[in-house]
Amino acid sequence: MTDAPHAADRVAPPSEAVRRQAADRLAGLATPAGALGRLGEAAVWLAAVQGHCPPSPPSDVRVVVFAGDHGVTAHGVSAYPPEITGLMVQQFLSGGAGVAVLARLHGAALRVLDLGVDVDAGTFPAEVSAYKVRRGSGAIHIEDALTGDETLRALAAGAAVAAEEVAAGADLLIAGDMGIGNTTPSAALIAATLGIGADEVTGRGSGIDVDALAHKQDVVDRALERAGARVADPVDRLTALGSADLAAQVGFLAEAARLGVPVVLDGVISVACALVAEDYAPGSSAWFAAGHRSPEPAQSLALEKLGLEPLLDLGMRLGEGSGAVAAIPVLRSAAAALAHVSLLADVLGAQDA
Ligand SMILES: O=C(O)c1ccc[n+]([C@@H]2O[C@H](COP(=O)([O-])O)[C@@H](O)[C@H]2O)c1
Ligand SMILES: Cc1cc2nc[nH]c2cc1C
Repeated sequence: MTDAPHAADRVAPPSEAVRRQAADRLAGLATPAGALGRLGEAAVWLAAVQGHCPPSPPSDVRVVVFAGDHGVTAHGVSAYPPEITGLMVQQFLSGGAGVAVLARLHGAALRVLDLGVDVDAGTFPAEVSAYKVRRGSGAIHIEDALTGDETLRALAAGAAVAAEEVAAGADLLIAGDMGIGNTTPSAALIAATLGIGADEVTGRGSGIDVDALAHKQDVVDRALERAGARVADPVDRLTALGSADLAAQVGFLAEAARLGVPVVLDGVISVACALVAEDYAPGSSAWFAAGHRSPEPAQSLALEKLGLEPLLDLGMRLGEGSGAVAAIPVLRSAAAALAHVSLLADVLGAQDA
């Protein structure tokens, strides 16, 4: 076991009193009971995490994309070559990446960080590589992803970034990912956390065929076998099976929760990190909402464990935080509905008057 900065205390929960106030208001709206469905549930969650009812539509949404490469990509687990990771980092900067387009549309700020891209630190602007931990993370079926020290540095980097975004005014955070091969460590982290097998968690990622899927499952299986009992500890789990970019996301999510700022989760990478964050900083997941459902089987299993139901189910598997950003207007709609839909008592009262 590493002497990690284990989250000492349970993360303080969102306001239960405001949650109840919001649930009561929802029940009193001029709609049939439950007619707002998950929009209503999202509004109640938003009120509780904001600490006031009715909730406000999130107005300072910040997306941070954690980029990194993964040693497993040299072993036939992805449909794309690892060079795409660095090229896409440039696309986040120039505004052509999918999440960049959606973030612009919905007025969200976008920041990309190179935690572990397999390029020299000088490849990107200095602020992009300010938290770089290493060039590429280990191929998890044959070696640890990171050293214990690198895991701690990545966790601390993610926490520092969350604190920066909160200090700058964020009222909603999103962690995105960019990394060819990253659905393999994500699946391994989810399997290790849930105590289930590679056959249940391994998916087609960026679009591999049936043969590659069988091979990827074997890679995940070997990674789990190699890591053994060390996976009981969330920090050691990241060292064995994660990566610099995923460990940083865990630190980011846990710190956002500790600071009491809500987070919308994205696809399988984001949800894998949220699952580990819940172990690392128990109580964190009360601050998380699920933006969308990914076709990756591991994401649904992890969401179920976290008790989260996705807002959207569009078959998206882009990553980058894109599914979470697509859910921003849904959350804004939820806040507006709870704030501005008439109360049924007032409607009935108007009839009597
Ligand atoms: O978000 C998801 O659920 C998701 C599912 C499949 C693929 N991705 C994205 O595709 C890349 C990883 O896919 P792969 O097949 O290379 O592991 C990575 O950059 C992710 O952002 C993302
Ligand atoms: C082009 C491309 C863009 C991506 N964005 C997130 N993952 C990705 C994977 C590929 C291959």
